Amino acid sequence: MILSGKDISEKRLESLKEEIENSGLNPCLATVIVGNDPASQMYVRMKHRACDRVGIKSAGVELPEEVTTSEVVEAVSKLNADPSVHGILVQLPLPKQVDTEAVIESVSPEKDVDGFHPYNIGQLFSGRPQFVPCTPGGIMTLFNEYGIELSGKKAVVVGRSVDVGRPMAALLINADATVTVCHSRTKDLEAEMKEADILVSAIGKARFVKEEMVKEGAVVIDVGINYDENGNLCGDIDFDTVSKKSSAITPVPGGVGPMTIATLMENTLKSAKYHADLQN
Ligand SMILES: Nc1nc2c(c(=O)[nH]1)N[C@@H](CN(C=O)c1ccc(C(=O)N[C@@H](CCC(=O)O)C(=O)O)cc1)CN2
Repeated sequence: MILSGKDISEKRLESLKEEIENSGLNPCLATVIVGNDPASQMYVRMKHRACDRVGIKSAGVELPEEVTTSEVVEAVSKLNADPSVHGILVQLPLPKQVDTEAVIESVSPEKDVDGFHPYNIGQLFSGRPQFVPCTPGGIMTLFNEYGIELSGKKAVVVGRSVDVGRPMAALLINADATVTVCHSRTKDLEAEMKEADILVSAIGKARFVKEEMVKEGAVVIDVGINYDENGNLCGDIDFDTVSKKSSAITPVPGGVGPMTIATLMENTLKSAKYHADLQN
């Protein structure tokens, strides 16, 4: 079975559009982008396009590559103070001279639609998630939409980043899976992966995961965004061989990526509802 993030995100965006139309709310997402990285620019454009599609107002702040941490924090603070803005997103990665943690912590937890603020990460790890990071949140939606059972399953997450690996592990724990997180210092990565009923790969190496590393019938989720030697976009998983052995698998493109954007739209509406409730 192919887990189509493209199809599910389309479906979710359509229902979100209808919900926003009927809500009487005017949700607004503000994006902050630093520098000229083409991939980051493309992702921000995709986010603004999704906003247009579902009826979320969007505004963009663009800062030069050589900006300082305090200049980024100042831009975020203005958005925190703006009552018409419900969601704030700082596109990552940031240039080397900018303290990413300080910037993430400067976003008001109540507008943190990326779910990266330590408050929201803490809530997630306490089993009371508020804003959930969009990539792992989108993966959970895929599991749900395709009826993939997680309770009691052995899940292996490869990658321990704050934006994907760690929150993914927390979400799987919250869904009663037994979770192992692997990383660059894991002793026998292949042996760990072979045990997985649910394998989530956020390694960042083109087609690294081969058929022999995956258990027969596993559910395989590919978070990788890589380019092969011919410049073609591909994931961490060698899709052609692994798809024959797995029971369900996400493609790249068209798998996890579109779910990231759909979840961001859902988080922004959630924030707009929260702020409207505060006023009533
Ligand atoms: N502030 C954030 N920064 C980053 C995040 C994030 O969630 N918040 N995630 C990634 C990039 N990202 C969104 O920002 C993202 C990556 C990929 C896709 C996507 O839909 N990809 C398509 C393929 C697009 C292509 O042609 O290259 C797909 O997989 O089908 C969406 C969002 C890092 N930064």
